[in-house]
Amino acid sequence: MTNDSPEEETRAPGGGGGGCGRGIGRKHRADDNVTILTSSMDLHRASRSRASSSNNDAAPSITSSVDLSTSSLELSIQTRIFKIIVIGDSNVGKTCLTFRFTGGSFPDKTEATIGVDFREKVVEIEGETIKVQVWDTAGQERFRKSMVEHYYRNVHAVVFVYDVTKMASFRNLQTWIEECNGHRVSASVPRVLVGNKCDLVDQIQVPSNMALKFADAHNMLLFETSAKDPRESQNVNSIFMSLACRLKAQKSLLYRDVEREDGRVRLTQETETKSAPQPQLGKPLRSGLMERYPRT
Ligand SMILES: Nc1nc2c(ncn2[C@@H]2O[C@H](COP(=O)(O)OP(=O)(O)OP(=O)(O)O)[C@@H](O)[C@H]2O)c(=O)[nH]1
Repeated sequence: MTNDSPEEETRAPGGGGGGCGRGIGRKHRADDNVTILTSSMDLHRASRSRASSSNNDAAPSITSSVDLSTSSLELSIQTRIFKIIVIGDSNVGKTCLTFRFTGGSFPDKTEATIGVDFREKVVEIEGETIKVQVWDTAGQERFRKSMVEHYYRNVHAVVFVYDVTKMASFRNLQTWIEECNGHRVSASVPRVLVGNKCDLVDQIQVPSNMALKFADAHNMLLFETSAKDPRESQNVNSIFMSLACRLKAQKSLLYRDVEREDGRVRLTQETETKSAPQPQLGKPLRSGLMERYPRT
């Protein structure tokens, strides 16, 4: 494995992780056992905190000793971080989707992402506090070049986005998948497909059945939604929360035990795999948007 990613199942967990795993991907269900504690971490704050860390990866490999023994340290090192990257053509709405998830709103104005922005949301899933770290990547090639390695490093899940009103953005998904595979992202890293801008009902170019077929062929769940439509807020949440639930059910990621030895705190990365119940393999699912925006 080149990523700190789950090594077992890749599909939606049916019974995995208790209530968390039930109905993954279905409208509203992913949030059944989820509490959002805080949201929308400021990018610069996030960058600073990352820069001050001794290790820049979201999934650092830890085997070190430090002299600190405060409870805050203990708390912070027990919070798992799930790194989810959002990939796709420029202008498909990656930034807006991440805003909707982390901040609960649609930004008035966006500019092309340069390099990467990352936003975080702390959630509670079945009693565990988890930090969902969403990496909003640049769609324009000229803004990606130097950052691509960082996107894929230690990624735990991938969200591929296309614009339902732009067939080209759908066709280009193959290239994005190839780029992802080319960066040694394990096939076991969960991936989902998101068709955004479904509010533009009259301009839709990508038929749902075509997208569903593609998602099926690539072993992904399909969500069709709109970052803009506030009624879709819950479905946008479900995209990320379904992944977080899957990751939680699969394995301990970035979980470090705290062991005290002679007043010192020893950090060790957990290597044991949780014995998650076998997933019920489900068909790729759509968000409920389809029901409200009938497609031809
Ligand atoms: N109608 C509609 N417009 C949207 C939606 N999501 C995003 N947009 C608009 O699409 C444009 C591009 O959105 P962004 O989120 O910046 O796109 P991006 O994929 O992050 O683009 P890059 O940063 O260049 O990769 C903006 O004008 C948004 O307002 C949506 O769900 N519906």
